[in-house]
Amino acid sequence: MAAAAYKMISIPEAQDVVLSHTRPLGAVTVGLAGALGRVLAEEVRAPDSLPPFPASIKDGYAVVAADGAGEFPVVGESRAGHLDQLPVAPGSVAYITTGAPVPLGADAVIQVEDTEKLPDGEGGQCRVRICKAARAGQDIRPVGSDIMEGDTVLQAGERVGVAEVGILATVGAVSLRVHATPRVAVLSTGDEVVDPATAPLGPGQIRDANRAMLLAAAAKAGAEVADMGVARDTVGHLEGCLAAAIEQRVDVLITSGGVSMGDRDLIKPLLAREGTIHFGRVRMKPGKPLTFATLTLPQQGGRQMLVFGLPGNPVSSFVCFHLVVLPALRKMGGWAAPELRRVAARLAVDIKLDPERPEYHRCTLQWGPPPPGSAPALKAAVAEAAAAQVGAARCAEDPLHAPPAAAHEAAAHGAAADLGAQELWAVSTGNQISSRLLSARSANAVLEIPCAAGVLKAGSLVSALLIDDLGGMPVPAGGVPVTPGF
Ligand SMILES: Nc1nc2c(c(=O)[nH]1)N[C@H]1C(S)=C(S)[C@@H](COP(=O)(O)OP(=O)(O)OC[C@H]3O[C@@H](n4cnc5c(N)ncnc54)[C@H](O)[C@@H]3O)O[C@H]1N2
Ligand code: MOO
Repeated sequence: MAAAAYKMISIPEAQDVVLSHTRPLGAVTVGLAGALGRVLAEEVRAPDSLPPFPASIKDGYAVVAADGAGEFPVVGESRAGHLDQLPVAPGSVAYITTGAPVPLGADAVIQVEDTEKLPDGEGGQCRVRICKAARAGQDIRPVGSDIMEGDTVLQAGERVGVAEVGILATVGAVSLRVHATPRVAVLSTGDEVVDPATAPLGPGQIRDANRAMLLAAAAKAGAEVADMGVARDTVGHLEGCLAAAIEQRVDVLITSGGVSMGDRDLIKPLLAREGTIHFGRVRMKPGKPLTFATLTLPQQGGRQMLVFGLPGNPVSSFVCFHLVVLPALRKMGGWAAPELRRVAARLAVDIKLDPERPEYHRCTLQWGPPPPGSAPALKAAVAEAAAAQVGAARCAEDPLHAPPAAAHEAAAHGAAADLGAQELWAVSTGNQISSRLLSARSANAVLEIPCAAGVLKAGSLVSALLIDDLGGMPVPAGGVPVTPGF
């Protein structure tokens, strides 16, 4: 089929098609040190309770609550890691440290700050004054108060993060069943494409940006990666590269380049011969010629391999990877909800719309007051809105200090009405041409910009798909906590 003959589908359709052909991989066993980032294939239960014994919350004295305040002999001590056999009888106390088992007989702990050491009594007997009466159970963690024996502490399908590693260690789960990670091969194509180490460049040559970038993206997604090099624009060489990827038994092959309309764009015909192309054109900017195929491999027991033919323009490859390949890798790795996450953000500047394709505009999301370089009218609108909010808060606290009427008016109509003093702002990465990889630099999201004529104004609320975590976003000048009273 000629490339143009592929029906142009929407990006949500393309994502659905890909996920419908993607299956979670089977379970493998890993040790605790290999668990981070993996998805559990079985639930994890606690074999014992935490604390396993009634434990002290404070450094102080284990007491019998009914004894109340007074002077007492210190008959023993219980230190973390050492179980004292001595019971505490009424009329006596035991020294205790944080986390130590509360001795038999004691039913409360008095923190050391509420006691006073007394001179030793007869025979060198330690003595202490308990200055405050205790309530039974005071400053004691009962058995199982954090985790009860038999509790399910993690469910199948949960992703193991840093806290989960700690939880697994807590319950002694040192060997775990998790979903296997996908094996992903990356192949660049194009006679002009040369190794990044090439210098100086020969006539017509460009350095291969896509292979290193896509290997990094797949590795960041937790995949095991295989570098397949660069294929020349010949049917024979491309067939050889495809065969090599199959030989390596990868789950996914990602190619870049050679999917458009040129007479040397050979990827689509190759995939049509070797497997089934599910789509070959998507209504998106960038990434229109994005291609997805599945290959059924009788020589490998009939297993299926997914092939993503990404467009050669580096930004197109970058965007297509995140929108379509990443959710598939996540699903293979066991994610129950593999889609990119969406948040709402305000445009810091006007964005020109594309009348032919919806655009995935790269941006850096950042929280705070309007960022430097944002449209000047926005700053005024935000200041007005903030003044109105402060006024309204004062008014609620104290009706005598009503907000100025002007600020009320500004907040009641116009753009200022729904703006906060601090917002999640979408800062464009500049010229969005699909050859300019600098438009992906520091991008933590892509904005969903509708296909239409004209301009989307600064201050508009837009949806943004997260392609990176927000923990590394720029630190705003003048950003302060927004929790009242914090
Ligand atoms: N007649 C038409 N031409 C084009 C159309 C179209 O609809 N009709 N679509 C355009 C769009 S949109 C895109 S995107 C590109 C995609 O083309 P290909 O996937 O065939 O990619 P190439 O032609 O091989 O390369 C495009 C561009 O990217 C550079 N490139 C390729 N590989 C790499 C790499 N590994 N590292 C860095 N740069 C790479 C290559 O040199 C080209 O400049 O097609 C349009 N054409
Ligand atoms: O869709 Mo292409 O990816 O615009 O450059």
